[in-house]
This record gives sequence, structure tokens and C-alpha cells, in this order.
Amino acid sequence: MNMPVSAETLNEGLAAASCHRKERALPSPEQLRREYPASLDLMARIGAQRDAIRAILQGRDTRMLIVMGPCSIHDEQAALEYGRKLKALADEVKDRCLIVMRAYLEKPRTTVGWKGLLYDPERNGQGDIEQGLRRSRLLLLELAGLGLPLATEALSPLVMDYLGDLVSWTAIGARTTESQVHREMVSGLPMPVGFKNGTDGSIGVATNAMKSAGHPHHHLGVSASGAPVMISTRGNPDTHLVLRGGRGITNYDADSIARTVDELTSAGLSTSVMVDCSHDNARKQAERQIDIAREVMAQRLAGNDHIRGLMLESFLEPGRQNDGPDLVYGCSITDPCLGWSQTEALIRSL
Ligand SMILES: O=C[C@H](O)[C@H](O)COP(=O)(O)O
Ligand SMILES: C=C(OP(=O)(O)O)C(=O)O
Repeated sequence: MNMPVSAETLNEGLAAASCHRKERALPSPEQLRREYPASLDLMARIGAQRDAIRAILQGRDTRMLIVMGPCSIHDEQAALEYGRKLKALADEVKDRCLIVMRAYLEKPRTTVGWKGLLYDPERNGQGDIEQGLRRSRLLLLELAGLGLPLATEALSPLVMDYLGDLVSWTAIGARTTESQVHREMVSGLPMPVGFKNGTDGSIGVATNAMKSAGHPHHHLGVSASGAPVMISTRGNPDTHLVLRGGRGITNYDADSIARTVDELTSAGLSTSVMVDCSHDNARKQAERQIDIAREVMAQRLAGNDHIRGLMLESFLEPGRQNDGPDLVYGCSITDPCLGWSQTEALIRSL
């Protein structure tokens, strides 16, 4: 028989727990969405953008899907300037490519480091997540208002409840593709999702993720009003693999892509593949993305129509910089990016 816990024991337990954590209330997803609402027109446009991405991934539209933009956003003004330039470029090439802007607000770290605008908007280590959520939603609304479809990496499953309605394509990163919690979340997301291969270059974790996310799940979460709930999902039929290389391995060459397509075929999964030209494929040297993108496009022109997408890391200025007081405007503070003039020339040449 369970003995009732005394008030003293309960208080001692709570006191011990609070040595290791403090709590601060946040607005609920519903409150934030009401404060910064998406108009009906915008919701309809985002629905159409998700459908356009699905059409490419399913081979009904032969254009190339290109997910591109900064590694991370730390400065809204620079992100908006980039977004305006990208929109003009996207319109120019829209007969051949569907361009989706990377609007990445959460960064997964190998160990520790700045985790993105949403977690630490002032980059002072204070982690003002309430401010981060507000600034993130406002920025996504402004970027989406330019007419660009937006992409993000879903890192905390709770964040999609605040921002997911503004996103047309989502990535699950190499560090979280193996996580059951992320697979459960994807099974209930309303947009196409790319799973990256693992950080060691293996694609098995991503094919397992696609299988899992395609299934219905029951999992824990919070409701729009912020209450704990059990969530039941239907399974996401629109997932695909993103090849990003791995420790010492690249996987954008024709043989790697052919092996990947064979594995996807035998697993009965979508054989649509996106190549991430950055990360371990580029060995963190941004300029390599140019040759990789060209090489992948050449494979596609030679008849490999499983290749449906490219990912590029690009910003206003080339390279990267360490965070500090005298930042160069429009330059990444996480991974190195192509600069705008390189980006423009590459996209036109593709
Ligand atoms: O895309 C960005 C980084 O590769 C990723 O967030 C990991 O970064 P880190 O290894 O510098 O922590
Ligand atoms: C973190 C990223 O990628 P990956 O998960 O492939 O390292 C990213 O695309 O920003």
C-alpha cells in the first residue's frame, strides 16, 4: 500500500530539485500566436508553398528545391535584407527552382555554444527565451510576408507549437535524427520534413527515422493553451533524406547517392534525396559548396531524377566570424557561408 507523502518530504524534494533548476513562466503557444497572428492570406500561401514542395519531392514538379540561407540568424535586420535579395533571385529562377529560405532560430551544438536567436536573443548567456520566442515569431512573419517559403530546424519539439504554422519545410538535424521524441513530433507535423544522415555519415538512422515518423504515435506534449496533453499523430507521409556527409565522409557523389537510393528503395521509402552542400560534405569550407552544387546538378542533368533538392548555407558576407562587440554585418557567427555575390552567381549558373 502506498503511504501518503508528508508535506515536509514533498517540500524537501522540491527544494533539492530547485538547486539544479529554476523555472520562469512563458506565454503559451496560443498567446504568442494571438499576439503575432498570421493572416488568413498568409496561411493560405504557406499551405500552397508546402504543396509546391511536396509536388517536387513526389516528382510531379521537375524543378529543383533549394533550401538556402544563413547557418543561423543572429540579427533580424540582416536576415530581412538577405530575404529581400533572395526573393528577387527566387522570382528570377522560379521556372527552374523553388527557393526556400533557411530561417534557423535554434542551433544544435556538439557540446556548448550559442544556441540561436530563440534561446539567447541578446547573446549574453542570459537565455531570455521569452524575448527569443517573440522576436523569432515576429521575424518569421516578416520573412514570410516577403513571399518566401521558410525552412527551419526543429530542435525543441515545443518550439514548433509556437512557430510551426509559419514554416513550409523542416529539417531534423544530424544530431537529433536518431531521437524518438523528434520522430514522434515529425509524425504530427503538417509540412514536408527532411531527416539528415547521422554525424558519422551513416544513413540508417535517417531511414529508421523516416519509417518511424511515417507511423501514428501517441506522445506527451503541451496543448495550445500550455497544458500537458497526450498527443496522437497520424504519421507524416512527406519525409525524405538529406545527405550532409559525416566525419571524414562525403556522400554527394554518384556512387553514394546510388547506394542511398537502393537502401531507400529496399526500405520502401521515398527515394527523393536532398544534398546538403555544406556541413561535412563541404568539410566546413563554405566555398566548396559551389563545386558540390554543380557536381550534384550535373548528376541530375545526366538523368538522376532522385535528386530533388539542394541545401546551401549562404548569407550577405562570406565566411564566418566569432561573436563579439565588433561584428561584421551580414556575416555568420556559426558555420561559414557563401557571400551574396557568390550565391547569386551560383544560383544563376545552376
Ligand atoms: O550548423 C551548424 C553547426 O554545424 C552545428 O550547429 C554544430 O555546431 P558546433 O559543432 O559548432 O557546436
Ligand atoms: C546543424 C545543421 O546541420 P547538421 O544537422 O547537418 O549538422 C544545419 O543545417 O544548420
